[in-house]
Amino acid sequence: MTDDTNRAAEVLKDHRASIDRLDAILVYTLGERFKHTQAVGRLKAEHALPPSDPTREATQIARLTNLADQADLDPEFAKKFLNFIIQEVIHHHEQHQS
Ligand SMILES: O=C(O)C(=O)C[C@]1(C(=O)O)C=C[C@@H](O)C=C1
Repeated sequence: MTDDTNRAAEVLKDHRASIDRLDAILVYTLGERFKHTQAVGRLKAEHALPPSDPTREATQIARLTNLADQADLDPEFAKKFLNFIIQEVIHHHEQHQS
């Protein structure tokens, strides 16, 4: 291996260590988010509230799109990601109600 390749391997290792830490943050963050949405699901089931709230979702999407812009994250990706999570939450809410 050349010095250049060794340096590249070190840089790659450092990036991967950061990526692993950030992935852990994502998983813990999602875990916390789902704890709250599970509580919301129980509340909605107890009070016969609909599983989804499109008005709230529109507000969340607008906010996240704006944040994504500021964070140099593709807003379309942020939107898809939030929608993906919300669909899962709605599915959980529906299970609470059945
Ligand atoms: O805020 C709510 O009413 C929720 O049920 C939570 C949540 C979300 O995951 O953020 C999920 C479904 C709704 O359509 C809107 C938002």
